[in-house]
Amino acid sequence: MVLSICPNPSIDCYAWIDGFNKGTVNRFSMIEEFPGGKGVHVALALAELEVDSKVLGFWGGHTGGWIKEQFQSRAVQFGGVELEENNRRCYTLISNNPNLNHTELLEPGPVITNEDFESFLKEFKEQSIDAEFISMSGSWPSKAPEDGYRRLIQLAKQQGTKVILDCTGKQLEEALKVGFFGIHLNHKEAEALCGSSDIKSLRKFLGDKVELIALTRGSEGLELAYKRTIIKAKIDIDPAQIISTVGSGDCLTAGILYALNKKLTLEEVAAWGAACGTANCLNKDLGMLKKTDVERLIKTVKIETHE
Ligand SMILES: O=P(O)(O)OC[C@@]1(O)O[C@H](CO)[C@@H](O)[C@@H]1O
Repeated sequence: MVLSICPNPSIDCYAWIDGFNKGTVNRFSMIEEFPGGKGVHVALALAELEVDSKVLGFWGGHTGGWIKEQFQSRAVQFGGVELEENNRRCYTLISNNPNLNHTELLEPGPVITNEDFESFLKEFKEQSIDAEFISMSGSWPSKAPEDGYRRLIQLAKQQGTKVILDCTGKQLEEALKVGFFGIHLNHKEAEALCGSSDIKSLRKFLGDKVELIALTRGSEGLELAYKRTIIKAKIDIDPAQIISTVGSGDCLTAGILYALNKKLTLEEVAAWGAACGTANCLNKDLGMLKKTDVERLIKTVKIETHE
């Protein structure tokens, strides 16, 4: 079983807007809503790939209720803690204005009290016993404990479960103090962490804290480092086919987890990651992928292995 942790779920919205005039009223012309938050995307992709999986999160108010209804209609298993305050909304602007198009606006998310956090730790402990891998992705609501991921990782390590982490800032800094199995960063996040987006520099910086490094470079694909091996995986698609890249990193994490869980080779892990990340870009549903696209794309992955 693969567990996906989503501390800050959202309703992700495509928001159509013609232009933006400062200091006055601006109206969206249309909104389309999707279940979101990085860990939610990972869980949706794993369910689409028919992996035995479950998402644990903090579900708040009527927005949280709506996200859970989406899980029910897609046969995604979920658990976690109920909050009174609503989960956030995240907006991706869609506009003919290239300066606005694909701009993201993210709410901070609801308050998580110490009591909520302790209840989450308790459920995490129970659920993670059955997990082979745990994915932990995305931000925490702004007032949540800054060492949230570190404390979950410590529990997972006590149970011998491998964690793949995709986060930034203080949460990442805290998590690195204890180390964990795998990390997923994009090139900008790598640069912010260690001053370089070069995979070898990142590997050197992380040292023995992390075993598997997935570094993504947008259309330039994925670099996967494990021990002394570095694998590059890339899929060439016509840029005109790309609907949105929001959630591609999350789908890529799900592809990596799919392959690791099936005990595939390192090359196959990279190929599944690249195929799932790319499949998301072709899908009109924000942050989601279709298994049929993944199965088609996986045959087109270009792999380079460097020792
Ligand atoms: O605030 P976070 O959790 O870091 O990122 C949130 C977010 O940008 O990530 C997902 C796409 O990866 C979207 O669901 C959401 O809009």
